[in-house]
Amino acid sequence: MATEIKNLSVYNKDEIPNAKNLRFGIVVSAWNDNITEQLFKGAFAALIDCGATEKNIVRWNVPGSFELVFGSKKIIQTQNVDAVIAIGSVIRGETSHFDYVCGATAQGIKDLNVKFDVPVIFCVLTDDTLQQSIDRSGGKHGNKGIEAAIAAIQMATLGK
Ligand SMILES: Nc1c(NC[C@H](O)[C@H](O)[C@H](O)CO)[nH]c(=O)[nH]c1=O
Ligand SMILES: CC(=O)[C@@H](O)COP(=O)(O)O
Repeated sequence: MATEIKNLSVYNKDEIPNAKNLRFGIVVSAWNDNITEQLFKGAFAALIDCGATEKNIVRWNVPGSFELVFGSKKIIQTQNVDAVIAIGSVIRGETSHFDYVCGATAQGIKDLNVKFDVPVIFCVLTDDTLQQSIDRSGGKHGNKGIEAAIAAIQMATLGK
């Protein structure tokens, strides 16, 4: 319900550090790519809007949200990035698989934030319905990809 009172796409550029000298990794899950591509577009556009350059944005694709953890770890280890945005869309099905995928992905990304000195932003929608996902990836609630990009810039410059 919290999202209903907060548009995920609203930010004040004057309050965001310039991203011109920052390098970003974006790991994108292919599952529900109708959603994850919208999240990526939002994140990419927001990074550029805040001063990032295309050559400093590295995109890797993984099969599903569960693989975001390994993909984020590997992009940290090999691509000299200042922050990572992990993009996924998990939509509840008939079984409890949803809970395991969401829980493992969230915990795995949290663990990366503890293990490495590179912030990994959790841009994974965990929705009960497709409509909820649509609403949060460029729909009536905005785009969580934009929100994640701003968080990535803020965390990459934390304390600097
Ligand atoms: N059902 C969804 C999945 N499932 C796949 C897992 O993420 C993983 O790729 C598989 O278990 C193999 O390790 N992934 C999503 O991102 N979204 C879903 O709705
Ligand atoms: C999140 C999932 O893994 C889920 O979409 C798979 O669907 P089901 O639980 O019906 O197998």
